[in-house]
Amino acid sequence: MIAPSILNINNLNLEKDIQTAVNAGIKRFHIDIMDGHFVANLSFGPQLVSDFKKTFPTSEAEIHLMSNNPDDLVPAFTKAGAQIMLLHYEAMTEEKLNYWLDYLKENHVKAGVVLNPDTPVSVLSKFISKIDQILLMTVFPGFGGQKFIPESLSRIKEASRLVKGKVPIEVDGGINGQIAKKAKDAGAEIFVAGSYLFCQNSVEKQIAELRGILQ
Ligand SMILES: O=C(CO)[C@H](O)[C@H](O)COP(=O)(O)O
Ligand SMILES: [Co+2]
Repeated sequence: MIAPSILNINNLNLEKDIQTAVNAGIKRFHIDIMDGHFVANLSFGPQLVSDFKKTFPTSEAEIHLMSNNPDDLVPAFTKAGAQIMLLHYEAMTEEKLNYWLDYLKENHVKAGVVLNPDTPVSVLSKFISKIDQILLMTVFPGFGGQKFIPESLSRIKEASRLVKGKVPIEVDGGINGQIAKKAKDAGAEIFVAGSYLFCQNSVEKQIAELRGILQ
């Protein structure tokens, strides 16, 4: 599955570019939430998610929460209409992470754990039984348009051995056609791509190209 990241879309073109992706058959969008604290950048708030759900009711909103303020933001984005929420292991204590994963389950929001490129993959074993998805960062979070970290391929293989097909592995950061193919061969099943899809000449052409490579 391809889950386009809307982070690097010109904000004044969000509706147009998302509609183009929907017309091309995209079912899920990856919405990067950056709080200016856990990461140095700022991006979207809950209103963007509720506006997204009003305009694109049949598209899935996947929230990549880059914030160490889950107490305010997990409920806020749940209320805004998030359908999948991915929480960073590094952003809170394991106790808090367990608490918010349980909260998401109770609120019928699919839940996942995100790991930065320098967090041991082995920590996932504590959460596999209670999550719907894993997100492995293949760049350090904070900005779109960065270069894929090559060592990520062995991390994908390690995660794949650990989850044994029970939970899908998603990858995020610097994904293009060539890299997506390598990540797929290593065991990734969901591919976030931002600048590769939205910062070239044609969104349709880029989606078709990535889909063709992943088939
Ligand atoms: O989480 C992110 C950055 O922190 C983004 O999802 C990611 O960087 C996507 O953008 P690109 O495909 O341009 O790397
Ligand atoms: Co992301």
